[in-house]
Amino acid sequence: MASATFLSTLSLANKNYLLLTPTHAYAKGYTNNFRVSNLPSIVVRKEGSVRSQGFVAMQEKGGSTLSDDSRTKTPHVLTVAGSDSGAGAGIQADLKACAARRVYCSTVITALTAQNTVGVQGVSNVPEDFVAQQLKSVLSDMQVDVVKTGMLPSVGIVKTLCKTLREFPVHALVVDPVMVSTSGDVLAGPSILSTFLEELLPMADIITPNLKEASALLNGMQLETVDDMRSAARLLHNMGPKNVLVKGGDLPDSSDAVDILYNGHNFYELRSPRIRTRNTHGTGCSLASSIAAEVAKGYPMLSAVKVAKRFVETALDYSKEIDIGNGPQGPFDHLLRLKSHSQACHRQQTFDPSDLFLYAVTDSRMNKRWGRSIIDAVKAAIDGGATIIQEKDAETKDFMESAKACLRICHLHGVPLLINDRVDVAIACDADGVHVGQSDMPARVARTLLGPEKIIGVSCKTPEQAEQAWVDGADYIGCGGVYPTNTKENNITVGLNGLKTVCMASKLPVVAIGGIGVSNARAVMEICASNLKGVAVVSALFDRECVQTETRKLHEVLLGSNIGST
Ligand SMILES: Nc1ncnc2c1ncn2[C@@H]1O[C@H](COP(=O)(O)OP(=O)(O)OP(=O)(O)O)[C@@H](O)[C@H]1O
Ligand SMILES: Cc1ncc(CO)c(N)n1
Ligand SMILES: [Mg+2]
Repeated sequence: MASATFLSTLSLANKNYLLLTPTHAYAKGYTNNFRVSNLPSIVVRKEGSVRSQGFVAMQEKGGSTLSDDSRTKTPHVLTVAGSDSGAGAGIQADLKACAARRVYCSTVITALTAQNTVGVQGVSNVPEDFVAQQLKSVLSDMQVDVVKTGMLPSVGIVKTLCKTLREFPVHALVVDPVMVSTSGDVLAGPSILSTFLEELLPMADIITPNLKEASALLNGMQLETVDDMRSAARLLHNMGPKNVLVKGGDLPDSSDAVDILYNGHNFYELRSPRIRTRNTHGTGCSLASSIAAEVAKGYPMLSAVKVAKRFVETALDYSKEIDIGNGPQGPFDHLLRLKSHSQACHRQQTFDPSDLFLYAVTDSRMNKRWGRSIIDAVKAAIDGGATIIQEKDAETKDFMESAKACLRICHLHGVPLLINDRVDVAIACDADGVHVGQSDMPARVARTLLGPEKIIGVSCKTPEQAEQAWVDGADYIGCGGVYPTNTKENNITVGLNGLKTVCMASKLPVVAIGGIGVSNARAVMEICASNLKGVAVVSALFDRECVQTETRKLHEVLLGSNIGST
């Protein structure tokens, strides 16, 4: 029997159905698995399906019983829009916004624009029947939740879209009535206005005009104040869309970015600080796509609009210094990644196991005891020959500050810096990676958060843990404690035998840790496992008067032991 909480079953035309509340069905992702659409008005699309006031009817698949886990629904937005060769707006912005908001996005292209940060140099419309063909390809096969429209450059294309949407109804329609680019170039002429008003707007769950577009839809009405925006929202709502969002990105003399949302009952004045930046090309497309993405996830409209606006604000703020193109309005970075990439340009290309040779793990308590700053400690270790640094144990704010300072020193010398345990700190300061223990965040989750290029190390005491680290996408494992140590309380000692067993089983390079210093490093390396690449040390370097001297001594011992050369 299905594990879903359903209200009752019924049989129609020899087919079994389960009745669920719309919210439940949607939350469970059944709406598309079972080709139920247009929630919450509950229209079931497929032949043999039922209409049921207040409930969703679902056909059991293949006569077998339903399972909650039968398929997980991926939220899906279809954007019907124009291509922007500069990739700041249009289809390209929609794809990036949906990716950033973690929603799948398919694309029906209505026009190609030759466009950059200066303006639009050319437009070539896609033939109407080919727009129809693209729409059919996507909608007949994929379970689209929300359709979002952008540039619809001809009456024929608007009509084709409306016709297709009647044939393939979706959960929601977000209409960004794109007409003029910020550079002033016309993307859809006044000839489409009447079709927009008569056919498309009444089907929309939300329309998102900017000031110019709202004015054009309202016969040239002047819009200069927030009160004007409210009046415009009310008038546009009369034309049939369920919600109207009048965007005030271009509102003159406003220190805030103010948008007005009207749902026919209430007005919401949505304010965010205006970000001082030239990189605002594509804000409108991105906002509409993000709204569509949130609605596709199942959120109500007000919440979708708020999250989308906050997303645009965050991305604009992050992208302030991005420098692309010579025109007046540049693109922004939806994925919040470009800046950190440029910061990380001194990073070594990929993880090199030989970096594990002399692995220095700093300890804030030891540094305090010896009256030195972490930065001085790291400098001294690198001067002494440390090949990789791990920073650990500090309050978050200090951790951030010191990690950033250490990162500069490390990168200057081509030495990677890893952060102990704290994936959030590693991300925030763009460190080279993390080292996690068995009780920290799983390496697979850390990998998802950090991306493919960062270094991830995992502490392992057993062959099983080493195998799991490999499966989870780690780069190396740390194995120990090899010898008893005071640095880590209650740490089980695995000994040289334990180290050897783990090395033999590990598909990943290994660094040995725990009670290792100048006197015993050689013995550790002499277990002669080819994947044992070095030793990690804390107190042998940092609980000493001169970090540089101790590091140098250890470096010499390790060189003498021919580590990892077999
Ligand atoms: N400088 C800014 N700082 C913060 N938010 C902004 C800024 N500029 C625009 N916004 C917000 O971005 C969203 C898009 O609004 P805008 O009025 O710019 O749309 P648009 O003119 O259609 O954009 P475009 O045509 O460039 O894609 C709105 O929520 C608006 O408030
Ligand atoms: C293709 C395209 N769509 C929308 C806009 C509006 O920003 C633009 N400039 N270009
Ligand atoms: Mg716009």
